[in-house]
Amino acid sequence: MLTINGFKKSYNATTVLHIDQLEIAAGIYWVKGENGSGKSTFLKALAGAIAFEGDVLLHPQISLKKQAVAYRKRVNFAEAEPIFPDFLTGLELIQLFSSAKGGSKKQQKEYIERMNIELFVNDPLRTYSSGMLKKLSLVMSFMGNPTLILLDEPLITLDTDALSTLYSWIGEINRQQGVSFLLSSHQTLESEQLPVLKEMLVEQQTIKYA
Ligand SMILES: Nc1ncnc2c1ncn2[C@@H]1O[C@H](COP(=O)(O)OP(=O)(O)OP(=O)(O)O)[C@@H](O)[C@H]1O
Repeated sequence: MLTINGFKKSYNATTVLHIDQLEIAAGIYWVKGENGSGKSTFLKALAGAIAFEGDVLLHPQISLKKQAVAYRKRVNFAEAEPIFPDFLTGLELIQLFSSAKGGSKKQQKEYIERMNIELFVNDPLRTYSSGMLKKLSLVMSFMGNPTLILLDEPLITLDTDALSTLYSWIGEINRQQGVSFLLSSHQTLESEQLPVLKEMLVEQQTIKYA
């Protein structure tokens, strides 16, 4: 599903991650690692949100560097602690993302209802709690027709109902549409709810299969 070639990410001349070559087959992956090991850096780089050396290819041949728009249309990302313009409403932001990702009004409505955010989706983001922002960013990360969804710490601040909704979304679109996931989490991911969960470990400035 993804090929990583000659990947290197440094901050101020300090290398945080170095991956010569890595093939990631389609599936659902739990990206583990200690605080500061580089999980967010890895997900942000794969999302095309930060610069890095090397390239990433989404199969069959979509290069993050050379076909950035096509790549980003197929790779969705929800940050650990999203920061959005606080004067927009949740719905305005969902519509913006959905249109960039090629989503439909029907899809927006379905995800808004299932995550149970109708009550506040028309309010400005400055009034949102961290859990409300998390729900909104998760809804946005499912918009369009992605091949891969990157979720950085998706479980933090979610209430029990939202957690169970998120697990069913991941299972459903993986089974029905073959969408892959890379999930970073310090909390235990429920492997009964995600039966095909595989593990990757970020340590010593690189990534390996656990
Ligand atoms: N913008 C930045 N500028 C400088 N250093 C950074 C920056 N972002 C991250 N780092 C450094 O890169 C390393 C990896 O950080 P990263 O946030 O990717 O770790 P993480 O595994 O996601 O950590 P956590 O589990 O605590 O969220 C850390 O040493 C961090 O200090």
